[in-house]
Amino acid sequence: MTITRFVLNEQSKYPESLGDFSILLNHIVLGCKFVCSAVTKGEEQKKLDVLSNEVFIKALVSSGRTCILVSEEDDEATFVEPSGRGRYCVVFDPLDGSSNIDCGVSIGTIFGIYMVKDGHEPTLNDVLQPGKNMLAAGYCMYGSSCMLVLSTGSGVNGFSLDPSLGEFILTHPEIKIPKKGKIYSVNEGNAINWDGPTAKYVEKCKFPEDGSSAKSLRYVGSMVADVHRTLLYGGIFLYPADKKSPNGKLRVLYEVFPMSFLMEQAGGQAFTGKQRALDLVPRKIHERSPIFLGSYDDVEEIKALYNAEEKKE
Ligand SMILES: O=P(O)(O)OC[C@H]1O[C@](O)(COP(=O)(O)O)[C@@H](O)[C@@H]1O
Repeated sequence: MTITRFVLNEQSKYPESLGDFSILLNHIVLGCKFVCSAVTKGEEQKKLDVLSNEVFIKALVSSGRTCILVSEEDDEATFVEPSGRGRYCVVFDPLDGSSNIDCGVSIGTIFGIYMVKDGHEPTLNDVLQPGKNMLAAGYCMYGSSCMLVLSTGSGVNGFSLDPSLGEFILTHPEIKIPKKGKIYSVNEGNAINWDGPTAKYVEKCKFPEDGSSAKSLRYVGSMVADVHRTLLYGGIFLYPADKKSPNGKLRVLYEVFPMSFLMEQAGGQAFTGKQRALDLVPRKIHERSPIFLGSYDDVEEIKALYNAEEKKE
C-alpha cells in the first residue's frame, strides 16, 4: 500500500473537497521526499533550513489548494494569491530539530492542516483555531530511514520511504501507543527551573514509590525523533514551562498541535499543564506552550500532580 493509494482512499472521507485533500497531501509528500534527499546529501545546516522552507512553500502554493501558510521559518504568515488559492491552511515546521543536523541525528518536518470556513476572505483567525479543528497532521522523520507518520482523523499510519521506488510504503498500519511506557523524555538540564509538579513527576520516574521499576531516560533533543520513539514504544515526552521560559519552548501551531493530534489518534493524550493541548486557542502564530504527551496512563499521572497543585492554590 503506497501513501498515494492510501491518501486516495482517505479522499473518499471528504467527497465535498473533490480531490483537493489528496492533491494537497501528495504535495506535502513531494516536499518530504525532496527534503529527505537534501538531508541525505548532507548540505550545510543553514542552507537546509532555508531550502526546506522554500521547498514546502513552493510545493504547497503550487498545489493550488492552500490559502494560508504558517512556517516556523517565517515571521509572518503567507497568504496565497487569490488566483492560485484553495481552502486549506497548512501550519508547518519545515525542518525541526535543526540544531542536530551536523551530527547526523534524526530531524524532521512537522505539519498540520486546517480548512477555512466557507464564504469569507481567509484571515489569520483561520489558523488561530484550536488544534482539535485540524483535519490532518503528520511528521516526516529523516533518520536511519525516512518515515512519514500521518493521521487524517481516523487513526495513525506510518509509511517508510522505499528509495528504490521513491515511494512511501505503508509499513506501520494503525499505530497504537502502549497504554503505559517505561521511558520518559525531557531535557533534565532545565531541572533547576522546573515547577513543582514537573520536578515531582520526574522524581517519580527515577524513584517510583509503588515498587515498580524506574523509567529509562531517552532524549535526542529533536522533537520528531523523541515523539516518534514515544509513539512506537510508549512512555512520555515533556517540554515543560520553567522559570526561564514560562511558556516552554515548543510552538503551539506547528509542533504541539500536530504531535498532540497524532498522540490522541494513537490512543495517547497531550496536556499543557493546565488543559488538553488540542483545546488551546492560540492568539499568535508563533505562540509557545508547555507540553506533556504520550501514553495515556503516564500523562494521567502528571495531570494528577498539576490538578493537586491547582487545588493547593
Ligand atoms: O535543546 P532543547 O532546549 O532541549 O530543545 C530541544 C527541542 O527544540 C527543538 O529542537 C525545536 O527547536 P528548533 O525549532 O530550533 O529546531 C525540538 O525539536 C526539540 O524537542
